[in-house]
Amino acid sequence: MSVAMARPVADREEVAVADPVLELRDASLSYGSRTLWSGLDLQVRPGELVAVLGGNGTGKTSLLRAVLGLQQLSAGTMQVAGHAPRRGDASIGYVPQQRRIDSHTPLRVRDLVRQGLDGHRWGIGRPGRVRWDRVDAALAQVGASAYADMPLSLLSGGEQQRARVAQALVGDPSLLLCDEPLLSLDQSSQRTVTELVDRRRREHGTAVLFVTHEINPVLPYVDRVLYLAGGRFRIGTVDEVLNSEALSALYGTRVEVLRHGDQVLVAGAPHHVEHHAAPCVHEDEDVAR
Ligand SMILES: Nc1ncnc2c1ncn2[C@@H]1O[C@H](COP(=O)(O)OP(=O)(O)OP(=O)(O)O)[C@@H](O)[C@H]1O
Repeated sequence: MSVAMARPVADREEVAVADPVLELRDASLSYGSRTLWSGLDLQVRPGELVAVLGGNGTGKTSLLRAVLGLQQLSAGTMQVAGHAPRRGDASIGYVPQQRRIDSHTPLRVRDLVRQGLDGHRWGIGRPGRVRWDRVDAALAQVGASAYADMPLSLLSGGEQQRARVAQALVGDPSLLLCDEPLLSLDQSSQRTVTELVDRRRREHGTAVLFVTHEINPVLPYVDRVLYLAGGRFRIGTVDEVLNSEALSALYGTRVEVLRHGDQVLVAGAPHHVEHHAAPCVHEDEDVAR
């Protein structure tokens, strides 16, 4: 069964001239008097993988929520696939932060993946068989066909994560948002998930924003890094951002970045997250698609 999806990205030059899938201009996000980031200019083009790094509470998930139309920018503009952010956007696939799956849930893997089509152009007005074919194709894409009919709660963490990636891809997104998809996975599962994401963006030109605390598993695939720290940020290639000078300047204190082969270690970055009294601003309580 084949999946008719976006045309492959031929090479990096083509990526460089393609219209951005995601574009932020002079964007800021604040909760009350607390500004998470401001003056953010970011363009993500088809097939590009941008890793979003930074300590706890620096606004990584909030950035994804803004892209998903769940959180309004405080200033600036954002375009997603040529339009303003909107909830339930079919052009976005979303792998949310892992949540514990209730051991009593009867939800099967294929049911979870099917939820990725709810309210979607593939979900409306198409016969059930066509939609289930679509689900089967997405499961095959991530190598999860063998456990398609198993309850989600019986799967290992890595298998569950494959299912979540299938759910995010089933709607053929042009932008994939991943929120810490490697959390609590062993090295082999981390590799599986990063390779799946990499293959998707290479074969289908899907742009990727990849939020992670674990840079090393994703490092071979990263085109650029957006590093958030203390209300400021730095964007550039891995070499431009992940070096002692750049991160020391960003944090305003001495930070050592050690490179050993293809591994990076950031030492001395302050863990402290400055909390100003900020009112809780809930644009939306729902978890995104
Ligand atoms: N709706 C909200 N109203 C007020 N403050 C919020 C709201 N949502 C998030 N925050 C605060 O904004 C900060 C950034 O949160 P966010 O979840 O974006 O951080 P993060 O970088 O993803 O952190 P982590 O790495 O811990 O997941 C946190 O201090 C959080 O408490």
